Amino acid sequence: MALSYHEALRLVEAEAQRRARTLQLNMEKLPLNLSLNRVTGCEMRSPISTPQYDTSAMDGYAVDSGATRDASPDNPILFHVEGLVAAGDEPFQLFNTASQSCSCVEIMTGGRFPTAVEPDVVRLDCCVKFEDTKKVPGPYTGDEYIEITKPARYRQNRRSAGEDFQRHHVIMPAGTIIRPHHIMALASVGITEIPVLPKLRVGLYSTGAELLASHGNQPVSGRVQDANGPYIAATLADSGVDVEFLGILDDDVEMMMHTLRSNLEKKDCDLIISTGAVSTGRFDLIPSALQRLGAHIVFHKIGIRPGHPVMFATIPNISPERSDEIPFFGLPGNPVASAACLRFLVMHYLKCLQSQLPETPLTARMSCPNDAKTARQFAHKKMYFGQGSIIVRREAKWR
Ligand SMILES: Nc1nc2c(c(=O)[nH]1)N[C@H]1C(S)=C(S)[C@@H](COP(=O)(O)OP(=O)(O)OC[C@H]3O[C@@H](n4cnc5c(N)ncnc54)[C@H](O)[C@@H]3O)O[C@H]1N2
Ligand code: MOO
Repeated sequence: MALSYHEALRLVEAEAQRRARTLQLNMEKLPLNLSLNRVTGCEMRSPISTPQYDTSAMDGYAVDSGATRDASPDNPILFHVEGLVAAGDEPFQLFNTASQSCSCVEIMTGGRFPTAVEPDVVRLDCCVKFEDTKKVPGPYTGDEYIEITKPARYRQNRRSAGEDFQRHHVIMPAGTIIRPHHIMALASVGITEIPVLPKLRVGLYSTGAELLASHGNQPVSGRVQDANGPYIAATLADSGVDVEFLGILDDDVEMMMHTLRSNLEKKDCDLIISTGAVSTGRFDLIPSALQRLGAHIVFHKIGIRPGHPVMFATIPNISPERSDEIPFFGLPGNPVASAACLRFLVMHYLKCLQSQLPETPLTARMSCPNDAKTARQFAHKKMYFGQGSIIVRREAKWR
């Protein structure tokens, strides 16, 4: 009986874990602006709390919300403007004033909330935005007053210190692919350099004399456009991997061996992927070519659909520069089978290699009985919520 999907995953993980340590040892530090799409080599924690102080979320006036409790258009409450705070200003301290009206401070978005130094001075807990206030002339020239005609909520428009990140909080776990939103978070806490894992290099082949190279070829009768090469290259590049498309291998075992060997000598790849030529047909020559290169076949053919003929192997070191074996995934040629194997085997291997957390599976109910017998099925499904659980409906078979 064919190896189960779970057994295959365990073998893939074991191989990845063997290599993960070497990757960790070769970690490098990069400036933040060069770290996009790289993978964090260690956990990133915030060195500060941010915002560092309570700040205003609006342009307006810092007031005591309690003083506005009875405000209405018929009962406007008058506030004396004691000062102005802009973002980045030193702390503004409010002193007791002899004014008959309430005190407030004009405050800009991002400005630090004023503090009261004396215990009996009123605390300005919230911000009323400009649009909800009206400037009014005061009894003395040069003095500024505003009126408020609506009660303000306690702490409205006030961002608390540490609301974004608290000191020592984890911003990103080890093994995270650095995306633009991570760069914003790291920059906001003043991190300028980030330890990253070395970029993984993947060599990619398509196979089959029927294939047309993907760039600039017009359709030719009987020939097939290479769909797998561009798809796999794009998917891997999107997850931060350096992919080199090494060409289309012809249906000839000698040629395959020769091309694989010469590229293995020249290229320093962390992984080789091929698509096609792994099933049982006359021209499915990847298994023979690998065997003749002295590869160790970890598995070939597993209990999944699509993707059943997939192969995983390690090829002995050929380049004098390297001492280790090179892992090899032989994905099936059917485009959807190759995409499923990329998603559910190769990506799992790469995640494990880069110490990334595995995906958390969701448990869902099928809207109609599953026709899977012994093989795990990857099917095109639509997912929706109903009756307290996630329900999936099969949309189409892969093929
Ligand atoms: N007697 C058996 N026949 C087949 C079996 C089997 O167990 N016994 N398995 C089937 C399954 S499952 C799959 S999946 C396919 C995969 O076979 P191969 O990996 O050997 O793929 P090829 O024969 O080379 O190609 C299959 C199909 O896909 C097209 N192809 C290949 N590469 C590309 C590409 N880069 N871009 C677009 N299309 C591609 C190719 O032209 C063929 O049409 O085998 C079944 N057979
Ligand atoms: O792996 Mo295949 O034909 O089940 O797509």
